Amino acid sequence: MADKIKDAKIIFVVGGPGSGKGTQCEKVVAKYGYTHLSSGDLLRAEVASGSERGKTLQAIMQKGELVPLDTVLDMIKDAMIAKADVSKGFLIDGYPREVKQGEEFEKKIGAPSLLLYIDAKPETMVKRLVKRGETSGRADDNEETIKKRLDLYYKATEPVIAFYSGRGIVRKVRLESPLTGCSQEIRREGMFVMKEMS
Ligand SMILES: Nc1ncnc2c1ncn2[C@H]1C[C@H](O)[C@@H](COP(=O)(O)OP(=O)(O)O)O1
Ligand SMILES: [Mg+2]
Repeated sequence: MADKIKDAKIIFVVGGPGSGKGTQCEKVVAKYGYTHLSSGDLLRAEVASGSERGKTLQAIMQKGELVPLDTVLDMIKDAMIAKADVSKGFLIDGYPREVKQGEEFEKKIGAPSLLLYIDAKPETMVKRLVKRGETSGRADDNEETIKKRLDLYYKATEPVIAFYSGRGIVRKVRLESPLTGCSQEIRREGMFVMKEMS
């Protein structure tokens, strides 16, 4: 089973809460046909199923904390195996959240060829999340939890970017307003990234 994803092309997509990871992933999917797997979406699907495991997860996510590594890694691995036959490559969005998650992923699945770092100012992220909270129905899109998620991002996830920078596979994408105002420079950077993906 796991053999199916042994040589899969893997791109990690990392950025703060509300940085626009999902939006960027959709664009890449539309253009390159990669499979988008969001750790948060997989976890929320488990919560929605009403399972016991989902209840435990919900309590953790509501507080803006990280769920256990093994749980989220198993879910990603299963989802990858399920899509292996039809996938040209995987965009893993929201993982790794900490260096240890990256190390375990590489042991159990494989190494990423690229890490897309979606950069945004903290003010922008908070503003977007508060706005999203008006309609998202997500238990963690409220001001108190948003602050905790942001803190955790800077503490645990930013080191992930430094870790992979050392390998020269990090590409930074800065798009403060996701669908407009894309500067020349960013567009060039985008092209560069896309070339490496194809
Ligand atoms: N890789 C991971 N490890 C541990 N917990 C994770 C995780 N990915 C998601 N979670 C949990 C904790 C997050 O606060 C919550 C929501 O994740 P998310 O949807 O990726 O949020 P966002 O995209 O807004 O940053 O799910
Ligand atoms: Mg997301």
